[in-house]
Amino acid sequence: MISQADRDLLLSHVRDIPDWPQPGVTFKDITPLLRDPAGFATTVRLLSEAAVGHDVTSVVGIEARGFILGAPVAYHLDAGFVPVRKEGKLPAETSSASYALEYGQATIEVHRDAFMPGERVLIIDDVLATGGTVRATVDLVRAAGAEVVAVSVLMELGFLRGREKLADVPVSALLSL
Ligand SMILES: O=P(O)(O)OC[C@H]1O[C@H](OP(=O)(O)OP(=O)(O)O)[C@H](O)[C@@H]1O
Ligand SMILES: Nc1ncnc2[nH]cnc12
Repeated sequence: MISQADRDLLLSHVRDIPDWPQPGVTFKDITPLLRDPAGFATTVRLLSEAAVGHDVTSVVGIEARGFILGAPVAYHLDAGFVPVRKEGKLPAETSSASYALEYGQATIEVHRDAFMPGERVLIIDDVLATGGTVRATVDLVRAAGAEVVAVSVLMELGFLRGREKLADVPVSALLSL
């Protein structure tokens, strides 16, 4: 459970950029949060709490902002880190999935041999918007033979109803906007 003080700390370091990357989208910029030592440390600690009781073996971070948050969460949990990347970036054999974003279309990939049988995965990202990215990631991780035990994001844009695409997995958001 996030305290009011922690919520205020995080919120005070997320800024709105209107009409970016296209008109009508208000972009939630987390770079002020990342550059603040207390804000960054608190974010990593709170995102990691979603793993409690789940015996997580791997943390998946989604390119690019999910890497910045997911790698320190993995370190914090003493778990491995698995990158889910935009298409064409991973060198070995991959599985891929395509989806729509608030501002476009994307394809993500994971290495087919990224997980050992029985691995228990925590998925980390910064923003849950329409839910397409996390939905595709859950499907890729499962197809690779691992179990998704939780999804933990910094913020959820509730008006885009991403959670409705994720009824089959526990999702926690530090901030609901
Ligand atoms: O819930 P959704 O509608 O799928 O949107 C959420 C995704 O959008 C952003 O990623 P983006 O593809 O912009 O990549 P970036 O992290 O490289 O900026 C964000 O970091 C999430 O991964
Ligand atoms: N409005 C938004 N701000 C930041 N990241 C996003 N990803 C999808 N929608 C976003």
